[in-house]
Amino acid sequence: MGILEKISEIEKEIARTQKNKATEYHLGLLKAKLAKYRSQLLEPPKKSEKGEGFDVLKSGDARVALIGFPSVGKSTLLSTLTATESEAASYEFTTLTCIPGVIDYKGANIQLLDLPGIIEGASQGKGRGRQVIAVARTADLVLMMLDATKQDVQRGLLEKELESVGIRLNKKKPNIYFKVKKGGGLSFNSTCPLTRIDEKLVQMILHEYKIFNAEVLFREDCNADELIDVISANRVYLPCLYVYNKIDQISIEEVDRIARQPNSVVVSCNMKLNLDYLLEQLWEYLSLIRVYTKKPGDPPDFDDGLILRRGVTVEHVCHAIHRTLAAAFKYALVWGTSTKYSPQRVGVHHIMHDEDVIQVVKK
Ligand SMILES: Nc1nc2c(ncn2[C@@H]2O[C@H](COP(=O)(O)OP(=O)(O)OP(=O)(O)O)[C@@H](O)[C@H]2O)c(=O)[nH]1
Ligand SMILES: [K+]
Ligand SMILES: [Mg+2]
Repeated sequence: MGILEKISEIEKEIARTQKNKATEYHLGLLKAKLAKYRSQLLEPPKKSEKGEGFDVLKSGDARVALIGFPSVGKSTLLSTLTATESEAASYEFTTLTCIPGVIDYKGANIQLLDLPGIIEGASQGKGRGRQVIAVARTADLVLMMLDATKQDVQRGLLEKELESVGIRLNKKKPNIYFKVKKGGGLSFNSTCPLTRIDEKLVQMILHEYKIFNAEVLFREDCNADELIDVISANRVYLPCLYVYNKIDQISIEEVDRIARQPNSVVVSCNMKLNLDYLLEQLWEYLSLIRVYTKKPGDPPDFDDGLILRRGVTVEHVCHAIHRTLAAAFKYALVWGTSTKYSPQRVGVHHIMHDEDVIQVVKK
């Protein structure tokens, strides 16, 4: 039996047991066992129970991971935005596994993952930190939940934990071409002036990695850290939205100040404040767009939009409609903000916008 099952057995037994003088010790013992198992769960994982409760299948149009200190309100948010109930309580580490829910927004299914709270040292295996971070790496967006009533040091600490395991938040992948070669030494070039690194430093960094033959081309003014990220190759670049919860507990001036910070949304899960705006921002940060199809002579099908990513072309849309459509494509008519005229005749490389309407004309 795994620890989680043992915990749930004990919880059930506690619920079954009548509370009176005669059962006092029995209940006390059960609670002590429960506490022991809970603390075991918070120890670094042994090989046998590595991902227990964390292997949740990816599903839907996008995946969002809820990362935050204990008791900031992650489970409350999941239970509020999705049909899934995740236990919320005033004590820390209420949530011990990964609990998936689905947000149904503008016809998209967004998978929201509730996770155990993480603390300083998580990346070194404190608590269930390592498993939590492993899940975060698989997400399309990190929702970093913070307690608006607490000092903002939490945010920096969490960022540091994620940074230390190669997760880069709200950063673009450095535009450096890098390729290890069999011979020929270092070929170093740049397409712009470099003010933060030079050939010598690049060479020293590469030697540190025992790389002596490589092609390096800087396409922007990057620094050493960014080069190291490129060499390491296991970095993930994720958008991050900072969600400050419990604004029902702070002054309006303070709410206003926090709301003006970049990449930040203020909410109260308990009072259901500003959750609509949070969903709007989720949509934005996930780069989701919705495109409607239209048949000749019919009105657009506004009930059943295609959920796609920003930057998709007409060709992508064709593939999303039917896998053979792109081959039969002659041209398309598009209505919406992506065109100058409505409708406009476009080719396969035309880039679609959110809420565009498209009619494909076949050969
Ligand atoms: N005042 C206030 N309290 C809230 C709000 N949202 C959640 N809480 C309370 O905060 C406490 C913790 O909530 P949880 O949802 O269990 O927090 P969590 O982040 O999932 O906690 P762990 O699973 O232990 O990491 C509960 O007592 C909630 O009722 C809010 O908007 N305002
Ligand atoms: K809690
Ligand atoms: Mg929780």
